[in-house]
Amino acid sequence: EITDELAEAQRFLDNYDAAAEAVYYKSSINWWNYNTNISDHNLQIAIDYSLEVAKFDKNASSVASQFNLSRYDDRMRRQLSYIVNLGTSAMKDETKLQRLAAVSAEMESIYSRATVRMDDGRELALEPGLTKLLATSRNYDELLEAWQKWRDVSGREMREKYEEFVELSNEAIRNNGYSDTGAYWRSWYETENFEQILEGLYEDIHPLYKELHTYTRRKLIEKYGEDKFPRSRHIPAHLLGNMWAQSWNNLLDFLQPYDKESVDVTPVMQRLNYTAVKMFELSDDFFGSLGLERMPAEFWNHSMIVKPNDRDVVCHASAWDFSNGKDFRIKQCTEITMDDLITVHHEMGHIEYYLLYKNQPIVFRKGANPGFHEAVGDVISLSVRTPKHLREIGLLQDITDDEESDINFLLSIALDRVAFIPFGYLIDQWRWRVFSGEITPATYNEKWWQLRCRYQGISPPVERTEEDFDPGAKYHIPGNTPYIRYFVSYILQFQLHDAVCKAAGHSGPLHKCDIYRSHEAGDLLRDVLSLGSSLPWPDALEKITGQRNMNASSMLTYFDPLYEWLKQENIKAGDATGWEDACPQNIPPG
Ligand SMILES: O=C(CCC(O)(O)[C@H](Cc1ccccc1)NC(=O)c1ccccc1)N[C@@H](Cc1ccccc1)C(=O)O
Ligand SMILES: [Zn+2]
Repeated sequence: EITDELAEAQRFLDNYDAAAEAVYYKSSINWWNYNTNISDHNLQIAIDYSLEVAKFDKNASSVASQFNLSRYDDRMRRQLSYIVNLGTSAMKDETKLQRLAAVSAEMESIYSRATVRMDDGRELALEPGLTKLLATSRNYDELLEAWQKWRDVSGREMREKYEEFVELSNEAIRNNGYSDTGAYWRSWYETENFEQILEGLYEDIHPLYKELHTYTRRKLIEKYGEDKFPRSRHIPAHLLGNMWAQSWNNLLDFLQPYDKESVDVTPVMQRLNYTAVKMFELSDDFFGSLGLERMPAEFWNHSMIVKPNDRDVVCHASAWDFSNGKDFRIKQCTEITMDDLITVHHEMGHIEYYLLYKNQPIVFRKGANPGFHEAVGDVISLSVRTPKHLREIGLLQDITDDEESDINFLLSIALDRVAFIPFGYLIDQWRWRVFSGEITPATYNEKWWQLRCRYQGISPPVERTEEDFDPGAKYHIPGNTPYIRYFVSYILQFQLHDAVCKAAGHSGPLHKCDIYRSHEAGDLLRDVLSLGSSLPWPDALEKITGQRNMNASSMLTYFDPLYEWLKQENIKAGDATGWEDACPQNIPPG
């Protein structure tokens, strides 16, 4: 009797996989067409079909929930429980489900199509115009104009839609028994005291971040003048080389302490007439050198790797799995910069993960946890960015191997990996509290800046009010993409880097490791990434690193020489670290 039921459950799962592949293939094609050609026509097709997907999910969920899970092995139980768990497809009212999809798409469209008209007449989109301006301008007022106008044309335009979105998302999710959308998102980590663990990791990195913040603030004061900086010792948010101050590596030209060849190879890439295809081929070659999967023909034929000039597209980069085990694509408005070379590796890491778990049952074709998916490409770029590797691929000439070059290099990595930590932490602190109702629309912006001032030590360069909706100026809010995954990834990637470097037989400081051409490293990655989400993530992490929990020690060891150097520099300059929790009351004169 049990064997019959087991056989019946297995038949259900096999049929489910075949049917789901077809439904999800069609759905992803629809959304791909909309993202690569934003039009009402493409939107309507995608939204209409999303109702079919919800029906399919609901039906599968009700059938799957009839099996008595206690009788099956872990793998079957896990597969069935994923099918039962619906997400927003659980929305009972079809009109509301349609509205949820529409309001999400409308916010993403506002963000993706927004352009800023500068006082001098330039009309700039976020990519490439405003991104390049924030990265390269050293003019306080020009930076402020771009920073403020971007928020006017993006976040400000979508505030009401976001309020409606929160209500609809919570209504749908509550049908699965979750208290709110944030609780559902956190459930993916299957970790009891998840929020406490995250707070602990943030505390572990905070001392290092404070030293980097102090050093950077001092250099910025030298450049822009003391009078531009608030007495609360925050850094004005528009001066960090990035629209959201989430990574500061575009300041390397004047933050780099020792006069050596810069590891920001953007100028060299441009001088060598690099193309987007060349950047993707570099990354594909690196994965191949590890014995991992090369990109299939469909990838090269169907990806969109440069911004088209004849239609509106969602430029924010993403990697797509069309659920048929063959079609995988990247959509990226690639510019010839080092920032984008890093993003290419990040996106290719997603595709590599897709390729490695493509034969898993469809519900297991996910990261061990969402942070794993974000970490794969970044682990590779930790090797690619070493001076040793950059010279090997012809992007760096004469590297000297000495203490000063080490500090220059570690600073370049810290400016996006360490600077990012408080940003990666605070986005979902805000969003979880919005979903739970603790933060109401009346205080959306005030609470946002409280978190930005407290955790990042940055402050708004101009007055902010509740007319503004600054969270909406960052893709992942209108794009409804969870963000704690990047914080988790930034901790995990150093644990993974540590493990693959050991497998590659690396000896010496971790920051000098380049796993290029190591099949041992590749085999370790293949063994674990091909599991997808079929095992709980501590099992996956243990297979690679021997540890079952996230910890910051690999990251702190990696940056230790820089931490000591920054502390000395800040003491020598007599510069106290830290800033006031609260945002400055008075904004310095612009
Ligand atoms: O957003 C991204 C890269 C885009 C992505 O690859 O993470 C993309 C975001 C996305 C877009 C649309 C729908 C859902 C998510 N994620 C993926 O393409 C993806 C996500 C999960 C599994 C497989 C692919 N990076 C973050 C953080 C970051 C990471 C690494 C370097 C710099 C910055 C950011 O830019 O703030
Ligand atoms: Zn990603």
